[in-house]
Amino acid sequence: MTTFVDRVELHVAAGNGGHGCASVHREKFKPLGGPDGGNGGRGGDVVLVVDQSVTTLLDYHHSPHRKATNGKPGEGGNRSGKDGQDLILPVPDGTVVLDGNGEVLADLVGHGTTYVAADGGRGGLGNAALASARRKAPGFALLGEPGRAGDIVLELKTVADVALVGYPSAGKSSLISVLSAAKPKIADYPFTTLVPNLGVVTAGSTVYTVADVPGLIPGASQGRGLGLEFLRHVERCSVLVHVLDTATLESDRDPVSDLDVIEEELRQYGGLDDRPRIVVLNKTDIPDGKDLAEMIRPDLEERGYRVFEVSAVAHLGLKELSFALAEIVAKARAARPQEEATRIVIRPKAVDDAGFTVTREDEGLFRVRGDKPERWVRQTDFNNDEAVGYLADRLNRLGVEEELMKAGARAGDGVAIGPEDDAVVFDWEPTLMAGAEMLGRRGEDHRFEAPRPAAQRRRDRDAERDEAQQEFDGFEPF
Ligand SMILES: Nc1nc2c(ncn2[C@@H]2O[C@H](COP(=O)(O)OP(=O)(O)OP(=O)(O)O)[C@@H](O)[C@H]2O)c(=O)[nH]1
Ligand SMILES: [Mg+2]
Repeated sequence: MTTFVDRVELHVAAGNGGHGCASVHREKFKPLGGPDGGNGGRGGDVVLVVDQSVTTLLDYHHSPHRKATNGKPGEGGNRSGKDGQDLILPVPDGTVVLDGNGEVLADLVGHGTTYVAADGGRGGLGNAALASARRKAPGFALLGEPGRAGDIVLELKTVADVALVGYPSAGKSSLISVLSAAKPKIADYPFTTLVPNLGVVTAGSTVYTVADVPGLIPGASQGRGLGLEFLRHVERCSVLVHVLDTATLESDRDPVSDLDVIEEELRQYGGLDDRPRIVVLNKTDIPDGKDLAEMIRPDLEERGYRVFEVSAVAHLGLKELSFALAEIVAKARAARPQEEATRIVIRPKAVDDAGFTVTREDEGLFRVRGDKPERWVRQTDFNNDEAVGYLADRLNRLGVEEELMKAGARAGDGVAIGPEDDAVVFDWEPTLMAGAEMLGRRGEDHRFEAPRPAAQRRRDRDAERDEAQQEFDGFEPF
């Protein structure tokens, strides 16, 4: 059985950020010329872009693992590492992006519409960027962050004006092949069509698109046959055409009951009631078919359908049909609000970067969750004491220590930063308790001072500068 390729699971991985470099400038007679390690480059993003020349998701079916390139590490001499390259994945118009749980992340309509499926990791700062008045020659740099990775599902919903619906072998593909320049596969066995074919029809001054979707059978809305897989494609079309076989050899079928079956499936699928419908009685080149068509026509018209008798093979009644469709399409377009703007760039929802939480989990174990603390941990080289000290400073400034203390943590308790399955755990040695914070400059007694002594002011200023540098590093031009 052929797999339906208008739905693919894609594993995307953005590039990792390059590590920052820790280096000291060296010159003759000037052995310690200051830190000059450059920043790591940003990892490339994985980006989906609607490209109208792409019509299927077949490519992704064949190679579902896609990764953007990593940022390069920084180097000495203040050289920054090169950014990784974004990986651009062209997708057809009407691609819907879902997460692993089937939640819709984005609906990509219009040429150029862009969706960032995975963010590249930030590059780590080099020691030059980490230097401050307080920390003149840092002997460490920050690590690059891993790029985001995960699974997404792409589904294609055809964007066409007209959808041809009907039983397998009713002649839908034959019809689109004679109405337009499309050359779909046509054969006398059911489910010849596995992916929708699109055709462009010109009738007078109206140009419109027709989608030929795989055949429907009873139970399709519950997933029988290709079921839901293709009913999805009908959703976006503004006109439905029932293609009915007037010359079927199956004894338990006739065009009217076929129509009832298809209508029932559309009803069960839902959301299509407002779409105008017409009926095409196909295969009238066969005498029995012609007779049957004439017999049932009044019945169908009584139900309110406009009825067209055609033969895709003998090219009968096609002109009338294509002009009638043009008229209905033009009306539907006029009634529809303006086309959505194209070239929209969609990024996954920004995470709340502000806060963090501290929870007491077990006797002596506290968990810290939050975007910043978790990022800082990822950026830390735990083999370097200075880097670990810097992490402690940052956590302290964010107020993590204070919150830990409020939550009842004591020296020696375990502190886990990050989610359960991916946390860094260490024994807590509170730096606040050491009393360093209480020392002012010599000759100053801060008990007489405003609440922000000079040393504190200096620290705050340094902190602000560090943060500014961080924000600059994380700046994204979208
Ligand atoms: N005599 C006659 N045969 C036709 C006509 N239209 C289609 N056929 C035949 O019917 C068979 C099925 O045609 P398709 O166009 O593949 O049918 P389909 O509705 O696309 O079928 P699926 O893709 O399986 O859903 C083929 O053998 C066609 O040659 C017609 O107007 N007259
Ligand atoms: Mg077909």
